[in-house]
This record gives sequence, C-alpha cells and structure tokens, in this order.
Amino acid sequence: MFLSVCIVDDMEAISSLEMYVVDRNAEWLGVPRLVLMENAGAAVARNVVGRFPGARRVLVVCGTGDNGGDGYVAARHLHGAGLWVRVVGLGEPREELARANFEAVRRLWGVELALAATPLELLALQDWFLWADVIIDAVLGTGVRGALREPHATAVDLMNAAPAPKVAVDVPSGLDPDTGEVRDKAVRAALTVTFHKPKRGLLAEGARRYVGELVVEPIGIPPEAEVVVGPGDFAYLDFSRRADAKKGDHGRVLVVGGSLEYSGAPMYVALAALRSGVDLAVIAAPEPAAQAAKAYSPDIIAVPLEGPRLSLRHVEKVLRLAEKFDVVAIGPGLGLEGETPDAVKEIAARVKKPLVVDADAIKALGGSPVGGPQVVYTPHAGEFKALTGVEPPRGLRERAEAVREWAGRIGAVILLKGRYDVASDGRRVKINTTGTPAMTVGGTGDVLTGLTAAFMTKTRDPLEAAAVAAFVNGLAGEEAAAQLGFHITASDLIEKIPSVVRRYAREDITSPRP
Ligand SMILES: NC(=O)C1=CN([C@@H]2O[C@H](COP(=O)(O)OP(=O)(O)OC[C@H]3O[C@@H](n4cnc5c(N)ncnc54)[C@H](O)[C@@H]3O)[C@@H](O)[C@H]2O)[C@H](O)CC1
Ligand SMILES: [K+]
Repeated sequence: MFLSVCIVDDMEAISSLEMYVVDRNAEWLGVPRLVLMENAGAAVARNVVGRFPGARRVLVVCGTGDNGGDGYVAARHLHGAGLWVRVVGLGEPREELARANFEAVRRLWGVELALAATPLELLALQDWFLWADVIIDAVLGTGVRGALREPHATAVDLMNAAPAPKVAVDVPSGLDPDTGEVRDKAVRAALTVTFHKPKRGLLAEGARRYVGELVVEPIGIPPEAEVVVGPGDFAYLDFSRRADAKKGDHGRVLVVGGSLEYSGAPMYVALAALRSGVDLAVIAAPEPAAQAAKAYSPDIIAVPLEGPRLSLRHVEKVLRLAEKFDVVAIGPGLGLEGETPDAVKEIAARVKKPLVVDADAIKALGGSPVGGPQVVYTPHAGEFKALTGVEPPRGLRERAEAVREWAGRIGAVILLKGRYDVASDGRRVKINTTGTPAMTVGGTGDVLTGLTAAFMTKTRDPLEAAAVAAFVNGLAGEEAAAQLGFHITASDLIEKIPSVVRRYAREDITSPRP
C-alpha cells in the first residue's frame, strides 16, 4: 500500500546516543520530556488517521520503555478522535513518563487495555491482533539492546502474522536503530513515524523492507538543543569504575606550568583535575613553583624543573615524564620570557599524548599552532587573537562560525571562553551557557583546563571533554557565587566540582569479568 520511500538526507540522520543527548538537553532548555512524548504520540495518532482514513479499529502494542509511552499517548489521541482502540502492554512501564501515560489510558473506560507479560498471555490475545484495521508497534525504540527477548519476540511475531498494516513508532521493533541490522526478526511496518530526525539505522539499505514509508515528525525539540551543552552530554563520558580497579586506571594528568612569578596557576589545574575524577595529577614546574605547590597541598605531586622558568633544557625531561600520563595540560603560569616559548613549541610538537593548550602556551604557539585530533586549545578572546591573528566576532552565530573555521584550519578542538563558551572540532559546534560574571576572578580558566584534561581521560571525543568541562566549570561558579556572591575564588569552584559532576554523571561500579 505504501511503497514510496521518502528520500532523507543522510547527513541529517542521528544515532540513538545523539538522540538521547538532544532529548536531555531539550529538557535542560526548559522543554519537559513529557511534552516531547506527548508530541510524539500525538504525531503517531495524526499519521494513522491521515494515512488510513478508513481504519476504525486500532490495536496499540506497548513495550515497557518510553517507546511504549509514546504508544499510550497515541492510544489516548486515537480514542479521542473517535476510533475504537485496544491496547496491549507487555508489562507495566517502569519509568516515570511512560508510567504516567499508561495510567492515563488505564482511566479511560472507552479503551480496552490488557497486560501480557508472557508469550502465553499474548497468544491468548491473538484475536485482538486479527481484529485490528491498523496495528501500532510501540514495543521498542532507540532503547533496544541485543536480540529480542520474550514476550517482545512473540509480540513481533503476532504483529507480523496479522493482516493489518503496521505503523512503527520511531523504529520498527527488532531493528537496530543505529545499524539497521535485524538479529532475529523485526516488525515489517507499512509506515514508520520517527521523531525529530531519522535514526541512522532506518536509512540502511537492508532496513527498507521493515521501515516501509518513513515520516519524520518534529516533536518540539528546539534547534538550540542540538548545540547547547547540557546534562545529556555526560553520556559521552565514562565515569564508571570496575570493582577491581587500581590506581591510575581512571586517568593520569601531567600539568606543565608555573614559573618564578606564577605558582598558583598549575596548582588550580592539578587540583581541579583531581576533583574531576582522575587518579593522578602531577605538576612539572620550575623549581620555585614546584616548591610552592608541594608546600600548599599534600594532594599535589610536583616534579621540579631546574631554574626560574621553563626552558629548552627541560624539554627531554618533560617528554620522558609525559610518557607515563594519559593527558598533558600545558600553559598556566609559564610566562613568555626567555626560552619558554621555544620550549613550549618543542614540547607541543613532539609530545605523543592528548594535549590541552592554555594561557601562555597558546601565545607561544600563536602563528604556528600544533594540530591533532586529541589537541584542545582553551583561549579567551585575547588568546584567540594570539592564536589565529583575528579577534573573535561579537555575535554568537559569527563567533561559533569563526571557532569552527579556525578549529578546522588548525585541526584541533578550540574552546573559546566568554559569556557563552563556544567549542568546535571544525565540524560540530557546542555552546555552553553556564557561568556567572563572578567568575572573572583569576584562576577560573586554570580550573577549566584541569577539568578539560581530566575529562579527556573519560572519553575519546575531546570536543565533548571540553564542552562538559565548560558546563561543569560554569555551574561550579554559579553555585559558589550563590553562596558567596561576587567574593569567590578559583578554589571555591574546585570545591564545587564533585557535587556538580555527581548530579549528572552515572558513577556505576562495574564488576570485573570472572
Ligand atoms: N528521544 C526523544 O526525544 C524521545 C523519545 N521518546 C521515545 O522513547 C523511545 C526510547 O525509549 P527508551 O525507554 O529509552 O527505550 P525503549 O522504549 O526503546 O526500550 C527500553 C525498554 O525495552 C527493554 N528492552 C531493551 N532491549 C530489549 C530486548 N532486546 N528485548 C526485550 N526488551 C528489551 C528495556 O529493558 C526497557 O524496558 C524512543 O524510541 C521514542 O519512541 C519519548 O517519546 C520522548 C521523546
Ligand atoms: K517501535
């Protein structure tokens, strides 16, 4: 009946993880997920009425996740449109949103609702499947993991065996939303109504016979949710720990910074990294700064570099030291006197580790920046000019475009700090809106460098490491300022990091394999 397959631009496709992130970040921007679910279910109902105008009897088959939640919403709307609606739930939904919509359907005496949590209970409802003019598949969406279990597999069999056309909610159940693979079986839909953007797997060559016609429905996710940094972005970082973990497994950061004049800066970097969940943060600093660091805190290990400032004779020592670390952060407090700029150039060009370049190291590399997929620059406006030769534009859109362009040219991630922080890897752009003018106090940039370096040990995606670092830094500043007003120091931010990270990160303990 519906053989046409609409052409959707592959560039616009989205992975299930990206969808998860966007969906959480929409909520961060003030659009509740319950609203998204309402819009999703209503869109399904609208498509059923529009594409199958003759249909009178609709069966909705709902899983226990949010895909099922969309199904319950669709059932409510179809009932409201005057259709005869029956609903089969494969168990009571566990999560809050789907549960709310399940309860709302349960209260509608005009809708017949049956729960079937086993294949046997489902088979007893076989005549409902044969009764329907249209069947809505709301069993599994982007949350599917692995091969179909029971009773889901039987539900798919019963839907496929029924003569009525199937309308898949978001993804035909059984189809991998990212690859389009079908392990065992999947619903063969006449129509798939997917939300916001097509999931990648829906566009795979072999997926067509399951997807049928593909319709992409907006559900109220604002475009800003695609670029803003929010709680969703924590999904890109791995904070889990194995029960048999040992020291060093969760990240080792080397900070190259400090000088006779500036000893505080590398300390902020190291302490912020430690509070962000790395096991080891070591400072390699000129002697006076190394002495000061050790005297300041027992948390800090400092390796002294002979003399008042970083110079060319330290290069080999620093490179050898770097071999024992996962990430190197270079710049804070180094100054630009004597051989320091040349030493920075040597280290940046030869170090074989992921690298965060901040402060004076950005200026030292200005004009001939080092690129690489695991290199992150964290300039403020002045340092951006030193790095690129141009002032960052004032408008946010132009700023984002400039950062994207220069990140592409240099071949690294740039995180430009400002009222809104803008980060790009030359392709994607992320914008962070957290922060407060109370953070103009010295040292907050060093804290951001420590966060960025630490988060680079938690993901292979340095853009996300930088973006989430900016988000956490800004929130830590906001929370310190909420307590202390415009009287905060960078140390106050560091203290706030753990509670901010814990609010959004999953900190599971995973069991070692026997
Ligand atoms: N992203 C959005 O903006 C919105 C998405 N919505 C809909 O929600 C689903 C995704 O929901 P989620 O709860 O994450 O996952 P599912 O419902 O797809 O499945 C989870 C559910 O299924 C169980 N399960 C997982 N794998 C299997 C398996 N192989 N066999 C059997 N059972 C399995 C798991 O245990 C869970 O209980 C998305 O597709 C949209 O339809 C919302 O409407 C909000 C907006
Ligand atoms: K589905």
